[in-house]
Formats: sequence, structure tokens, C-alpha cells
Amino acid sequence: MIPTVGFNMRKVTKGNVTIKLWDLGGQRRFRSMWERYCRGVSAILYLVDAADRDSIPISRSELHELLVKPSLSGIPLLVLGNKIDKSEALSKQALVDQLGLESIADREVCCYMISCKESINIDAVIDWLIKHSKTVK
Ligand SMILES: Nc1nc2c(ncn2[C@@H]2O[C@H](COP(=O)(O)OP(=O)(O)OP(=O)(O)O)[C@@H](O)[C@H]2O)c(=O)[nH]1
Ligand SMILES: [Mg+2]
Repeated sequence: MIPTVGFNMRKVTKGNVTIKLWDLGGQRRFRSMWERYCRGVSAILYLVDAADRDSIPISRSELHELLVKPSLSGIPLLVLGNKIDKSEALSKQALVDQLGLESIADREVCCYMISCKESINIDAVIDWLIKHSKTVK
């Protein structure tokens, strides 16, 4: 698989709900775009590699830097710890602690541990997104 270069847009339909998703590149050179694409959205989904323990401090600072933007205040946040199929993956509690999620007080925050590879908890993610989607005219 190729890392996201810039961004991709996808529409996902479940039942009678269609969700428009922007997949933003995580590489350093794309991070300055995040705020622009998060403005006005129904929810922000922040996906981290829970098995890449060395990168968690950077994920933490980039997340908190994003969330202080006044344009994004109050937007619900779903943090996903991916790759739980790997033995070195952090536990949910360790991820929540290391990302400093408890300190986020200005919005709804939720965290799920998932595996894209083994399709673990993906349904819960889609249900959360549907619950937080806004109806557009
Ligand atoms: N073991 C395991 N590998 C995964 C899982 N999800 C993705 N990968 C692998 O992780 C690598 C990176 O995935 P990508 O989707 O390309 O990367 P990305 O995280 O979107 O990267 P950016 O777009 O740059 O943020 C690929 O080799 C994937 O096959 C998972 O749940 N478990
Ligand atoms: Mg990507």
C-alpha cells in the first residue's frame, strides 16, 4: 500500500447514509493542510499506528497542535489505534494516556482500537461516523 500523497476523497454508503471522507496524508509535509480540511466537518478521525511506539509522542503533539485551532473547536474527535493485530501494539489505556486524550475537554472524544488488516472494530468506527454525521441538504 502507498501512503496518502496529499489527500483522497471517498464516499462510503451504509444503508441510507452516505458519508464523505477526506483521507489526509500523515507525512510531515502534509500536516499543515490538516486544519484546512478539518474546518466545518462533522467529525475528525485521527488514525495512529498503535504498534509504532516511537511515533506516539509526535502523534500526540501534532494532534494537540491541531485541536487548539479555533476553527476546529468543538468538533467531535475519534482516535483510532490501528494495527492491534501486531503483538507490540499498545493497549487502549496506554494509547489514551500517551496521546493525552484525557486532557481534551472542549469536545467529545472517543477512542477505538482497530485492525484494518484483520477488519477488527471497523463496524464500530462506521457506526460512530454515522452517528456523528450531519444531514446535508
Ligand atoms: N499489520 C497491519 N498493517 C497494517 C494495518 N493497516 C495498515 N497496515 C499497513 O501499514 C502500512 C501503511 O499503511 P498506509 O495506509 O499506506 O499508510 P498511512 O498510515 O495511510 O500513511 P499516511 O497516508 O502517510 O498517513 C501498509 O503497509 C499497510 O499494509 C493493520 O491493521 N495491521
Ligand atoms: Mg494514508
